[in-house]
Amino acid sequence: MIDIQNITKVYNTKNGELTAVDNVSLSIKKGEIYGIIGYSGAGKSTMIRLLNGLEKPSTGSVIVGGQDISKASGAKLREARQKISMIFQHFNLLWSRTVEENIAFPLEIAGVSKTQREKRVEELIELVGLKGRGKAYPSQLSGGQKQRVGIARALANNPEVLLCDEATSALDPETTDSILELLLDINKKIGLTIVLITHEMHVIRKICNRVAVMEEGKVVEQGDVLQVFQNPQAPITKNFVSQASGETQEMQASLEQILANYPAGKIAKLTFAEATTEQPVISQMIKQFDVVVNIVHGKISNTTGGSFGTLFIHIDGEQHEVEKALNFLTKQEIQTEVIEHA
Ligand SMILES: Nc1ncnc2c1ncn2[C@@H]1O[C@H](COP(=O)(O)OP(=O)(O)OP(=O)(O)O)[C@@H](O)[C@H]1O
Repeated sequence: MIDIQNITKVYNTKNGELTAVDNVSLSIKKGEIYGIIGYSGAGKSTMIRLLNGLEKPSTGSVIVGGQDISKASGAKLREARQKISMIFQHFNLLWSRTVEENIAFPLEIAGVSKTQREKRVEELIELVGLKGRGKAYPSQLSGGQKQRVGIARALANNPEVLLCDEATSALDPETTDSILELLLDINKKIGLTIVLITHEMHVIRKICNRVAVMEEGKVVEQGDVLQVFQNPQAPITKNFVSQASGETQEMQASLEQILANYPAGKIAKLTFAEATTEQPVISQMIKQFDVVVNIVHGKISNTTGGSFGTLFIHIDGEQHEVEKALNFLTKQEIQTEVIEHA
């Protein structure tokens, strides 16, 4: 559906040239939810502007539904951009128009008749769960409801691709989840391709099928979300994954406590794939090897591609027994990483 081939975007600034996007290639399939994650300044917004044709790449091409957006201009660009729609962090609604009138706006521009518009607006209000709120003004809506209007408006002209620019960053965690569920639901119902940019790994875990991690304009890692969560490679991806698993603060406290109580042994991080989360591997390990095990922190997380578990354990015993025990885990297809020697 979307083919990004070797795009680079260089801006001329007063301090010289700045490469915002650096030789990025991505292929996004029809009907998938693709996430691009990175910290501030990584180049995500530039990527999204390149995708909707608002910016031209310095080199490379952006092909959406067979049309090269990066080379098109005038009527051809307008035609190509009709396939693409967008939602924003701050919703960008028209404050003097009601919910219905906001949603009808792109239909008016496209010259759709009044009767057709009314019918379509009603369908969209139903789809995004805003029944009964059609006559309200944006100022009378909650943040989540405003984003629902944004989504309905974005879908009015039946786009093939929806770009989401930090669409949940202004929302509280519960509302974020309800908007993500709505996007997932729409993706399933109408097979819409969704590309989202975010700085929150939670958003990626909840709804994306695949993810690209950006740092300093480059894609440093990409792949299936489950695979990236289970086995992150780049240091920045490891940071994002541990944030999303809530490891950092909760775990540090338990870790310090264990280290104070048991000054010997090792702390290991175990990552279980879906198939192994239900097997009693830890009790098997304790039975087979002369080791003592304490659970430090554990969690099972779900992604659209399946679930995985992470477990931090403190393991103590004779060095060769500990090594044999950790080897045993590896043989059960559990990724085992010693993170701290007590
Ligand atoms: N129009 C522009 N002119 C000059 N430099 C720009 C322009 N747009 C972006 N940049 C620079 O390109 C780099 C990437 O910015 P970009 O906004 O794409 O990152 P981002 O990951 O979206 O970050 P944020 O979430 O803070 O917007 C930054 O160093 C930024 O200052």
